[in-house]
Amino acid sequence: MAAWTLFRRFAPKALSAPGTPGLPAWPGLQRASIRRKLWLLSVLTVSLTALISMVLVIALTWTQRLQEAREGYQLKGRIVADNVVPAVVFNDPQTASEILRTFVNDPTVLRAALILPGGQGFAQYSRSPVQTTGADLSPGDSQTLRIPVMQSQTVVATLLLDYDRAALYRGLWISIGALALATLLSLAVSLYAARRLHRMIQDPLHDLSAVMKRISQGGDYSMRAPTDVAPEITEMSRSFNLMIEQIEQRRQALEAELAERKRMERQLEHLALHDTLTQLPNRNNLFIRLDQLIATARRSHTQVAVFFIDLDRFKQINDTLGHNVGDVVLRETAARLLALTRASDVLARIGGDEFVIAMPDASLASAALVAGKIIDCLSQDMVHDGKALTVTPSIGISLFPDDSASIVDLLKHADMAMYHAKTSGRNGFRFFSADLRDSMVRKVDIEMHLRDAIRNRELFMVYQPKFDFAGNRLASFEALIRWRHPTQGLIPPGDFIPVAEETGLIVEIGEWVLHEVARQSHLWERDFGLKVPVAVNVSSRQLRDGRLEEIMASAIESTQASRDCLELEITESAFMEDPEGIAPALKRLQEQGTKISIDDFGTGYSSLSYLKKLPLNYLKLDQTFVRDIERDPNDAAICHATISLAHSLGLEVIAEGIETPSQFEYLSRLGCDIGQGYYYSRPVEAHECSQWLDTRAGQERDDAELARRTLAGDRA
Ligand SMILES: Nc1nc2c(ncn2[C@@H]2O[C@H](COP(=O)(O)O[C@H]3[C@@H](O)[C@H](n4cnc5c(=O)[nH]c(N)nc54)O[C@@H]3COP(=O)(O)O)[C@@H](O)[C@H]2O)c(=O)[nH]1
Repeated sequence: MAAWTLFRRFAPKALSAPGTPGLPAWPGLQRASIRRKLWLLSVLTVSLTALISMVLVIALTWTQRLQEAREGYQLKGRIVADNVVPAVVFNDPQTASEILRTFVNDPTVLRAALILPGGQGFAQYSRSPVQTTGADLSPGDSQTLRIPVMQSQTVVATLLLDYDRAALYRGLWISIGALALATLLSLAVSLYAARRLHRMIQDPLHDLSAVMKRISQGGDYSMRAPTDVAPEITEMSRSFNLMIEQIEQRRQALEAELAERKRMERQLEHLALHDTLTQLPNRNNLFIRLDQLIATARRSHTQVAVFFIDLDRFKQINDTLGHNVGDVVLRETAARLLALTRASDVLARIGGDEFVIAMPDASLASAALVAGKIIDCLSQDMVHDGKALTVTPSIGISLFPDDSASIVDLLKHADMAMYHAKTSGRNGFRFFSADLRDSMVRKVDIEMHLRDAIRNRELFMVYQPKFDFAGNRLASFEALIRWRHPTQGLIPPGDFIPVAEETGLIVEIGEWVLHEVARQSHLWERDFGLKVPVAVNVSSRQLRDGRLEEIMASAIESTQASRDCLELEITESAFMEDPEGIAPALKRLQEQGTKISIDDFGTGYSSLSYLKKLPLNYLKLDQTFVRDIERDPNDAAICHATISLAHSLGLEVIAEGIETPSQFEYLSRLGCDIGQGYYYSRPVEAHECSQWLDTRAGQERDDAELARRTLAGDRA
């Protein structure tokens, strides 16, 4: 029944199973779980097997029992037939009837009769209805056997035996019923056993699939399938666990890789937006934050101050004390600025020694106040390795929105103002202004055109004479450069020399000057027979370039000038940039006959101890002290002290910027050696120097004549 029910349940759907040619589909079964399929298979198999076995056994039992019954009746009839032979032979129907009555012991024998060969009845036995096993025997319910009664191979009578077929069938049905019951029982037991077996197989599979499901849904890769089950499933579970382990390992590796990638991304992001040395925001970051500050200021109608801070002489610290010290200075600067700024300010490092602070809610006054604080805090000595380092800042300030609304321009303007602060003496601050911009524009213009000036022969030299106080004779010249610009006219060196120094063009210009002056000196020597020294200004950049000796040698060689006709003027500040570094080269030049002056003396804060170490011949008193020498007792004192000092060191003093006779008189009284200034002459072109050279040549001839006469007189 169970098989039939299941068949009824699935069979109709099986009529159109796809994908199996010639087979009906059975989508219900295809979608059914393995558990159900196995169960169905077991039920069908067990039921069919039981059914077939039962049918076969019943059929076999049926035919066997009928055969046995027939043979039993044959045997019983044969025995009776053999026993009745004497009674038939001796015609004793009474005895024959008695013998037939033995069938009474078999309730299934309904009638027995002996029929003689002629057809007449001889004896008979009939079971009364009470004695029959069935209540009413229909004629169809009995079966008749004919057994011949033999006497010496002769049939003497025939025994007719009717037996109860219904009783026989009843017995058979009882046996069949018992068999069917036994079959059903065994079917039930088999199904129960199959179910248990399936459970044993399916439960671990189910557990395995549950683990899989939970892993796939919950992502908990630490779960494992049970392995204490049937060997095949254990194998499967182990393989599954191994696979999960590998997935887990890969997942962990992937997670680690992802975490590392995220960390690197964060690091890259940090690197992209921060300066590695100071960890301050970098230029990109500054642009982002400044943009936000400006947006807020635009909404609230407030100002943002942009401070461009550059450390003075930082390059010098880096070059002389090393990059490590430079890094310490930058880190300390960052820390000090950070301590000074508020949380709402933006502090960034945008270049080597360049820092920017953007301050919201600013005003001109508050910006000036902050700039002063920055100068104060950065100017405090930084102690490194027990040594004190002094670092000062130059600060340029621009304001949003007055100076510009664009970040790029605000920074550019603050940079311009910083540059102005630097060129105006460093350690100070300047606000951006339109005038400042104009002067910067002019500087840029100068820089652009200066590159072409040498090639286009726009540069030329003028010469300013120097006279000795003692004999009022021409002592030497100072060569000064001039630039005749094709459109702008004469550009003073004060305008373009600083630009040339800044851009490095001064090295090329300086080389040209040395060649030009050497050439002129040679011409004068040739034309006037006179060796008049000409002093050339050398900037600090030329000294740092390291090729000064080489250029001097080349200028002298190519022009055939006398070496002692070229002198060098080096400003006090240029000397002090690196006194020990430049001294050896200057010493060698001096030894070869080149005289050296320290220019603008008194303005560069030189240590007096250096004066005796440097290879010097002249000390040039700066014209600022000469200008007020009669009115300002301090200037007079400085001039006096300088002259005394120089003389005590074996140096001659040149006073520059003498404009008046009284200044001349004063300096003369102080014992100054040589004078230069408008009092004598403005700087003039070479061809205008002939008169002084002629005079000097005459004086030299007179001196020679006097010397000759003196020598002759002495001899006479
Ligand atoms: N590296 C180089 N620097 C050079 C060269 N040529 C000039 N310079 C430097 O440019 C600065 C300005 O020079 P200049 O305008 O030529 O001024 C010089 C004189 O004209 C001026 N001077 C001379 N006498 C007087 C005077 O009585 N009054 C007065 N107001 N000015 C006077 O002084 C300048 C010379 O100064 P110094 O060099 O310190 O002797 C200037 O710094 C030049 O050095 C060059 O070729 N290379």
